[in-house]
Amino acid sequence: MDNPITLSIRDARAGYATLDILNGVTLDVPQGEFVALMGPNGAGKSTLLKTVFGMTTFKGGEIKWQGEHIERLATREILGRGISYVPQGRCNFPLMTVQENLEMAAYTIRDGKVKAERDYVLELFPSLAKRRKTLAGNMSGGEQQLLEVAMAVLQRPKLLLVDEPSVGLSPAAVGIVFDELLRLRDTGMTILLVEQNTKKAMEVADRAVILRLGEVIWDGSPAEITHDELGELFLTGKMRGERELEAAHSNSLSR
Ligand SMILES: Nc1ncnc2c1ncn2[C@@H]1O[C@H](COP(=O)(O)OP(=O)(O)OP(=O)(O)O)[C@@H](O)[C@H]1O
Repeated sequence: MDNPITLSIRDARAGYATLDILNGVTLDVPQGEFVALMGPNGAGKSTLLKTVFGMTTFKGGEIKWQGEHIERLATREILGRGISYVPQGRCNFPLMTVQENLEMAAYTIRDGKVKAERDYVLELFPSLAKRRKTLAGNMSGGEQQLLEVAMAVLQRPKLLLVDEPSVGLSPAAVGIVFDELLRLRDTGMTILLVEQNTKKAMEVADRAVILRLGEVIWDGSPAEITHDELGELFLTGKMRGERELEAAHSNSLSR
């Protein structure tokens, strides 16, 4: 049986103050699915993650999480319902150790449980446990990215929003970070990932969703689309066959 829909976005419109970026996004995400959001620069991918996490100006439509409307909730309330977010770019405390960073990430958790939750995450990420006393800023980009994922996972989310984890990482580090994301998916976590590294995203994701100009223009299994077709879709918003049909149609009209 298919997994139930856990995140349901209907005709979502959102942006920044008076600026409209999402122009009616509709997307259903079943529980436990690993979805890669892709598309050209400025398509609104990061804005979609931020909108789910309550960080943009919501302008219309609806977002339901486990059946409950969350589109007008504050970020801390969304976090409290089991959604966690790893922003794009470095977002740790570079002059603090790995374990101190994890304790900072536990700021919403009551004092008595901070150490237990920190240790739970260190157990989940043994490579970080080995470096628990290292200053975050002294670690490699890949290790820092893993730390940032771990900081979000400390909230024990059911849905993890991850924005461009591969930026600036070596291919080997990208592989490690994505393996960890797959491992989290295998524990039942739902993952919504924004990724420019389309090759890698297509390798790991269960489903690819392509955004362009604030709208979903393609939604399907990565196996249904080649890398070349994906690039064309990014640029033109249309699949090769559709463009050829359109060209044939306009040629026949001009004859
Ligand atoms: N805080 C903000 N205030 C105003 N405009 C913003 C803000 N953040 C993003 N934008 C604008 O929103 C549009 C969409 O940006 P977004 O980051 O969602 O795109 P993206 O698809 O993730 O692109 P990229 O792959 O380049 O990160 C861009 O035109 C961007 O300049």
